[in-house]
Amino acid sequence: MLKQRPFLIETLTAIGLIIAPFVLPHLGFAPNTVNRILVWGLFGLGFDILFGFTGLLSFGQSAFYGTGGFVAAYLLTRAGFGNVLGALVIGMIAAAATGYLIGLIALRRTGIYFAMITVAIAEVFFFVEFNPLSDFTGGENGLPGVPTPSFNLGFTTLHFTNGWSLYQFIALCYFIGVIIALRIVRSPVGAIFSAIRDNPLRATAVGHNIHGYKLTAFVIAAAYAGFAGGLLGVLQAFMPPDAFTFDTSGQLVMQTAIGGRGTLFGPLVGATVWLFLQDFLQSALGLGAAWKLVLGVVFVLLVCFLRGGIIGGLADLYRLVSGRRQRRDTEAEPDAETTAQPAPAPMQAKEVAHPAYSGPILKATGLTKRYGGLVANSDIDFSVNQGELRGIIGPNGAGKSTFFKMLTCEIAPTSGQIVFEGRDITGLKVTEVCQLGLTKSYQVNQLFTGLTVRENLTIAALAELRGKFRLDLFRKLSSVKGLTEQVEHTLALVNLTRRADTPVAELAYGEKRRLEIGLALATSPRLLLLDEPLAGMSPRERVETVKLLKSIARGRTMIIIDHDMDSMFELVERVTVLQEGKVLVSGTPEEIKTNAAVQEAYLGGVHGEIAA
Ligand SMILES: Nc1ncnc2c1ncn2[C@@H]1O[C@H](COP(=O)(O)OP(=O)(O)OP(=O)(O)O)[C@@H](O)[C@H]1O
Repeated sequence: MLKQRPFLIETLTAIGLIIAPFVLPHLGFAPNTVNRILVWGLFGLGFDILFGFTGLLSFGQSAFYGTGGFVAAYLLTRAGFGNVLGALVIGMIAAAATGYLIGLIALRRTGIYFAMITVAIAEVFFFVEFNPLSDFTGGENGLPGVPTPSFNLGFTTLHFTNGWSLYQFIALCYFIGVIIALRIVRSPVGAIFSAIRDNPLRATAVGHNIHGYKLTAFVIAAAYAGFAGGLLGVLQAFMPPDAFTFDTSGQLVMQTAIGGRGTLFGPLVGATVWLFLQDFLQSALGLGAAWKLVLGVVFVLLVCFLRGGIIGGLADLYRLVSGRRQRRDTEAEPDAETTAQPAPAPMQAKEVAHPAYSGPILKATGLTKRYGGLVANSDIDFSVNQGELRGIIGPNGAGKSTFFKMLTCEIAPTSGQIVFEGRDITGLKVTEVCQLGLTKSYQVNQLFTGLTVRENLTIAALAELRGKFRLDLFRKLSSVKGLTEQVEHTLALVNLTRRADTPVAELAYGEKRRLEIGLALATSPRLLLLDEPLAGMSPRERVETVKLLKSIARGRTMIIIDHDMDSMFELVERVTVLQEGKVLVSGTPEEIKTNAAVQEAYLGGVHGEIAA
């Protein structure tokens, strides 16, 4: 997520665009090159939202670039449409609509399969443009005669014909593109894009409809591509057929990698390097087609040594320098650390009980899960009352995690029924169940690793406050009602207030485990499932976390799986023991401790540590 410094980036962009015509010619940039850079930069704004922010690598953006470009060019050259800006907007809408339809198909798959589908679809578009639609697109001749824009203001008419004059129009379009893109990435939707990039599984589990958000990013990228495609036709007074080629898509990906993904300006910087090298090496050094050899070497070096691209490299350098400065300041003022206040006592839980329901909060009947011939859970009957603290124990492989996964609808049971607050939730999706108020923390941390602690909790809280899908693309994150309070409340609950702005990668293991619990808590669940919250912790961390869990438990209904018997017996009111996928026995901690069958189950297995 971009830092919220109001209007700083917008102002710097405006200044850069205003001074560019005065500075760039002295650096050897022709106006036409600058205009082409801006068109690629605009194309890249949408692509970076898709790839850099949402983590969806598409190799098919040429399909939308070409669609927008040819629709606009056709309107202006063959359909007698005189309004250039209007044609560009119609081209953009056509590309966005195409993006929506393609997205519905391509987003059914992830990773390399998604990328391959986008390649295939772009190839289909290329073929269609050259063959069945050649009457409209001009086939291999393209569409010549695309006019430049002019605006009649009544008292005068503004013409943007070529060179620096056309630059003004393209620069204005780019600037508006930047403003819109910044609004999007700073909105709740933008925050969820980053969550999907970092951990789609968890983004789903905290209650977001990630398919809807991915489709949104796809359509946004297509819209930017469509507008940029139209501008290309205006810039060249000709819509070239090669807009649809794989080269176009590949060039966009490479430019974004060179400049830096997830920065919005990376594609612009990448395009600058690309086009400058192209002009310089081809014309000034006379390398002809061999210029791509040099570009290839530059690309490999950049990707190997600057994994975040040029902007990422500069940002790392800035962080290094400012980090050193901060350390110097801290050394000069040791009191700042030592006089810090002790961590605040964890806050109590919010009142989260369901107002209208009084029966068992959860009831599972005959729950069975088979993996081929292996029965992970067999015919489990299980019920938990409102406000109860239940423990589940059992030897390794007893089926505890599988049982949790079924309760949260992460996996579907082979047979059986799950009723939550009187409602049959069997067969629902994990997102829907989380929205209903049932979620879990994971045995293995599932965090948004590229974000800070606060940003992690923000993602989870947004799911509860906004529902599973909402298109508030231009809303400020800070204006979501109750968000700040909910995040601060959860930070205090899991004792991470002082680490709020720390990136996840810099947290200690125990802190990560607490954040893992915090992610579940931030969705304000009415039933919270904790899968081995103490796993991997040192004895000291366990004592602290048990204290924390006790404070979280007040006013909540929780089910906890753990292997640490002493902590479990201290924490919970009742314990259910699973063995070989079945319920062995349920009872109070005292009953379980002295139960002969439980002793046998543990002493016969790998665990011999059950407290006597
Ligand atoms: N996706 C899967 N495919 C096949 N078998 C699975 C799958 N998930 C779990 N199992 C099997 O189901 C059984 C129960 O596994 P589960 O992870 O639920 O046990 P557990 O009690 O949580 O164990 P642990 O305490 O070690 O976490 C194991 O034999 C496991 O190998």
